[in-house]
Amino acid sequence: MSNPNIAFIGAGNMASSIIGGLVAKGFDASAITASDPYPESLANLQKVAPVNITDNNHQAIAHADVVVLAVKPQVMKPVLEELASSAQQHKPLIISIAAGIESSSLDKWLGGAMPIVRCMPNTPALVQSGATALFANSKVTGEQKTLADTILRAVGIALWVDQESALDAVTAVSGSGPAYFFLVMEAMQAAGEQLGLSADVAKQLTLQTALGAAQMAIASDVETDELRRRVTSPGGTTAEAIKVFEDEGLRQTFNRALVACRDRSEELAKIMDSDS
Ligand SMILES: NC(=O)C1=CN([C@@H]2O[C@H](COP(=O)(O)OP(=O)(O)OC[C@H]3O[C@@H](n4cnc5c(N)ncnc54)[C@H](OP(=O)(O)O)[C@@H]3O)[C@@H](O)[C@H]2O)C=CC1
Ligand SMILES: O=C(O)[C@@H]1CCC=N1
Repeated sequence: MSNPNIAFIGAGNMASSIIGGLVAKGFDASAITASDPYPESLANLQKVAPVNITDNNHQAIAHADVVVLAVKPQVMKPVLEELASSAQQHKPLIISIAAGIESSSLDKWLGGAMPIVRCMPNTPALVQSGATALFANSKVTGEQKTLADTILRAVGIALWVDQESALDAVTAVSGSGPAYFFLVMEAMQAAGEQLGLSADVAKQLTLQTALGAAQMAIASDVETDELRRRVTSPGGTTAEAIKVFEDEGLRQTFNRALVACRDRSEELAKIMDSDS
């Protein structure tokens, strides 16, 4: 499908990130419609890209080849039950980006037998540096799979998983992952300021270092532990910092944090399912 009509239900942070990335990549903004009950969200989205906007979800999906579900998990059920009649009329490809909610629940709320791709993107989609993992249910055709792949690949890398349950772990690594790196950046900037750097200098050095490390890790043919060793001169400065991180249990902290995140994703699925 060369020029698909894409409808976004929910015009919040993630919809803005994906739409911003798509349009920057050359997708036609006039083929994108976003629906949200709140005028402020729609106005903010239009600052990102001149897409069609509406407060009517039925109108948004009427001519859509693809419907991206970008509302919070907690409101997904009523939103889909209300949309089911329209969705059943032409059965567009449904792409859900919601954390936790299983494709079987989405299908049930939409009236059944819908082609559904469930995926987990992340906010760097806004700058075409997103990371998305996708899972397709049995109703998704090869052409629809390619379409979903094309949409998410326009805003970063896209990887398919065979087991839907893997998306809970994906959420823990990459869906929520940008927040972990932002937290590290916040902490490094603050520590740099504590050491006497100006806020501006601490920020610029922190962000460029994060970018450089990520680009180097992506470009390199050696693993990150080896790249770390190459920074860490024996008896030098880095070793002192790494020792503090290791002694204070940074790895265990990351393990606990990602398990908590994965568990919450699983829990959301159960809450939503028991609700249905
Ligand atoms: N933020 C992230 O980094 C990521 C989020 N996700 C998933 O993306 C989804 C959206 O998250 P995010 O963008 O952060 O959330 P937001 O709250 O920013 O966006 C959701 C939008 O949907 C709107 N909305 C509420 N009710 C309806 C309705 N009935 N019809 C249409 N729109 C409605 C909300 O309005 P209002 O706010 O006024 O209620 C809001 O503008 C979630 O399911 C989340 O799990 C996935 C990956 C990463
Ligand atoms: O925090 C959340 O629930 C969403 C899902 C992944 C990132 N943000």
